[in-house]
Amino acid sequence: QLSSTFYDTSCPNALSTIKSGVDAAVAQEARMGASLLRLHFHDCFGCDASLLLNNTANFTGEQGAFANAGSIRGFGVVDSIKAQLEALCPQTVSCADLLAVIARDSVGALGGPSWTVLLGRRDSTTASLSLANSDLPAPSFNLSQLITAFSNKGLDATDMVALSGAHTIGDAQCKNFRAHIYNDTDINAAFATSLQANCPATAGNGDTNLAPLDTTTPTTFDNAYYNNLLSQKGLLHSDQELFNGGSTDNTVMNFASNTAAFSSAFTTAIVKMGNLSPLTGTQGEIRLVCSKVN
Ligand code: HEM
Ligand SMILES: [Ca+2]
Repeated sequence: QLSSTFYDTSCPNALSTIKSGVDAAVAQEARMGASLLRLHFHDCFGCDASLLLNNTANFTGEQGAFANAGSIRGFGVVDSIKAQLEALCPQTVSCADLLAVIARDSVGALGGPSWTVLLGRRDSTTASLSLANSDLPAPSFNLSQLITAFSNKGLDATDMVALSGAHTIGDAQCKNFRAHIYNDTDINAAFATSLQANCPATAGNGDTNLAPLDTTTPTTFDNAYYNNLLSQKGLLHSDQELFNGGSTDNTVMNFASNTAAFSSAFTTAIVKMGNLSPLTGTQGEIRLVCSKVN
């Protein structure tokens, strides 16, 4: 029951306001487009803006989950666009819809494909740290764990490989790729050596040092990620798992050689992901401020 025209009468300028906000943020820092896209993913594994709740007092917030702590970013941009929307149409546009549109516009701002975002999600009044910890995939996952994590959400292996193409933009911290560059054998030796210079072997050293997830075009949303995998230049263990002699090799080869096939699979999968267990109708609320319940 989500619909692309949901705000056409209640807030006709909502989508243009969001796009301007995203364009400005990405123009200032290209990586922000990656960070914003990732927020939608981490919220959607229920697209209900639960991720945005900043429940530091009782430590139940999803921002404290393993995949999120010290890693997710972009809340300032979300809050600032939300404030503009509140000035324009009070308590009308949900934070969950805002994240979905921001994700689309972030991909667009970095040169990627566009898609129609279905709207009408409402915002949760609770968050689940335990679900965020159990549901979000880890960079240490092997192929079967990755396939399971996505199939638990109704996303098939092709969706999983296509959505992983989001790693065509943005950065990762040394602690998340250290094991891959020192211990794994499915990595290009020169690539591993070059990464080791800025990511020391011993845990605790340089943990937060960054490297681009796509070594070729880190600020362009293209299919270079898959070509990197073909030459064993995936940054995360979980990235290289997609092309390591298993059942998803053919999909990676297809996306590497065919930009249109990747774009089409990515947009199909992200729309599916964006429609996961939304709150609708009179469920939940429209938050006034995305970081807290009304
Ligand atoms: C397939 C399973 C996935 C795993 C295991 C995974 C894991 C990770 C990890 C470990 C990082 C680096 C975080 C850090 O070091 O702070 C990262 C970054 C990122 N992920 Fe994923 N991810 C997955 C799927 C996805 C999906 C489906 C999307 C979006 C559709 C996505 C979008 C991103 C983006 C854009 C970044 C860069 C963020 C930035 O630069 O701020 N990832 N991911
Ligand atoms: Ca790229």
